[in-house]
Amino acid sequence: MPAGDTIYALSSGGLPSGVAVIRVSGPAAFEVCRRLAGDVPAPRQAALRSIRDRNGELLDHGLVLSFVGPHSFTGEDCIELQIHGGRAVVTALLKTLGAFSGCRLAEAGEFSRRAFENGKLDLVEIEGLADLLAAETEMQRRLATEQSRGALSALYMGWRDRLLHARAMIEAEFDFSEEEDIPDSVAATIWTDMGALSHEIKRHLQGYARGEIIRDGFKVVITGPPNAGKSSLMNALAGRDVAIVTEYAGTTRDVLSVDLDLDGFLVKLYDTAGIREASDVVEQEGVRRAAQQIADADLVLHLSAVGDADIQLPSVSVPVRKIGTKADLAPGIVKDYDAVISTQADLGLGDIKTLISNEIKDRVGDGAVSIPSRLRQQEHLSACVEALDEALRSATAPLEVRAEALRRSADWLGRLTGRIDTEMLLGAIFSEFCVGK
Ligand SMILES: Nc1nc2c(ncn2[C@@H]2O[C@H](COP(=O)(O)OP(=O)(O)OP(=O)(O)O)[C@@H](O)[C@H]2O)c(=O)[nH]1
Ligand SMILES: [K+]
Ligand SMILES: [Mg+2]
Repeated sequence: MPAGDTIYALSSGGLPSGVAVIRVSGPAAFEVCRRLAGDVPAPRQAALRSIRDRNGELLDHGLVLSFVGPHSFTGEDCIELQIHGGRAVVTALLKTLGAFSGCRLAEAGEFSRRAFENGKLDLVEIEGLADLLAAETEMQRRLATEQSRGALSALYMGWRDRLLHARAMIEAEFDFSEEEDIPDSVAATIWTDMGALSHEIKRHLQGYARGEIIRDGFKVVITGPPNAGKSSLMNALAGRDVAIVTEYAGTTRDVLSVDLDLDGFLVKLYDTAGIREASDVVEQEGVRRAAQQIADADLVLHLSAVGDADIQLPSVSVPVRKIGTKADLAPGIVKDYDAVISTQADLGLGDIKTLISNEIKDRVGDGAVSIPSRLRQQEHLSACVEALDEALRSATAPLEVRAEALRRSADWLGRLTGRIDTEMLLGAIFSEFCVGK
């Protein structure tokens, strides 16, 4: 993709819509604007213009905005055209844009890629931006906002500076050690700071489990014997008939899932086949899949009808809560359960929600969102701290070796924000974007 291209795309959502925003970025953006709208309006000020095709035929009236590079999202000259969001209107304008030489439709993520290449955003910020566009819950939004606005990047760059400073001091020491030793106390201070940094990064890494829950969701698996009322609970929490409910034991075979928003957290709720010794091969497969889901759950809700004597809780390392169902049939029995419900009588559903949301808050806390949330971030930070610990551990090694370990540690932070060695990562990151972003 030649950098000299001017790219354009519909940047607003699906059509038809009240307004459609078309973004144009690149060296020909202003020339295109002059030809379409008669002039280039003053930067960052919306101006109402007639927008015409290349034959002077009126396409639409709309607002035109200009952004002079580098003061634009991509860092290039940019134009935004806000026109009516009718399919034919948008199609006509896109067709007109495509006819200008050097102008072509943007690829997915290409505006953001240019922003990265022009130093407007680093990789962590771009990952945050992708998450912000995908955010469906309040906590996802907060996490992504923090990240896309550079809070994490600033933290990582601060750490990188500390590592590079330490390395420079160490190298100074072995450069001059022949003539005049730098005082022992300076070296001691450096290594004390590096020890503290290692702790800080490890503490930050512990936040990954929380970030992952916020970003990817908290996985709750409903399990229990056949006919316990699992699918009924799933439907009640989802507020719609996701799963088939019948009086026949063994109704659910496949794993079904719905996404819920509980207090701003994404909850991924799974309904599974009732666990029993099944003779039917399809049901056996369902039971096998249920066991698999339970193993990677964050929380298991184990359902059984209240008063049902024979309760076998799954023995797994994830927390299991015991839920009594069909309370309408056996009122008064509440002992031994973490919650008692009746989907038929609409009892206890609020308790289930509270139980799940308390469990999430226990794990995530509800304050700080300056935490890593992607596996890529987690891996780079782990590699960074590993190299740092190597430098700290090898106290008797030659200083060159220890300085080299500090350099590698700093490089991992550089890769994390994309300051170095990024080509191979770009495809993976930008492919998440839709066209127009
Ligand atoms: N009285 C009463 N019946 C219920 C309640 N919840 C579910 N049932 C009934 O219990 C039967 C089984 O419900 P399901 O939701 O299909 O149970 P399940 O655990 O998903 O069953 P399998 O998928 O077959 O393992 C159905 O006939 C439901 O109508 C309840 O709160 N009270
Ligand atoms: K059933
Ligand atoms: Mg079921």
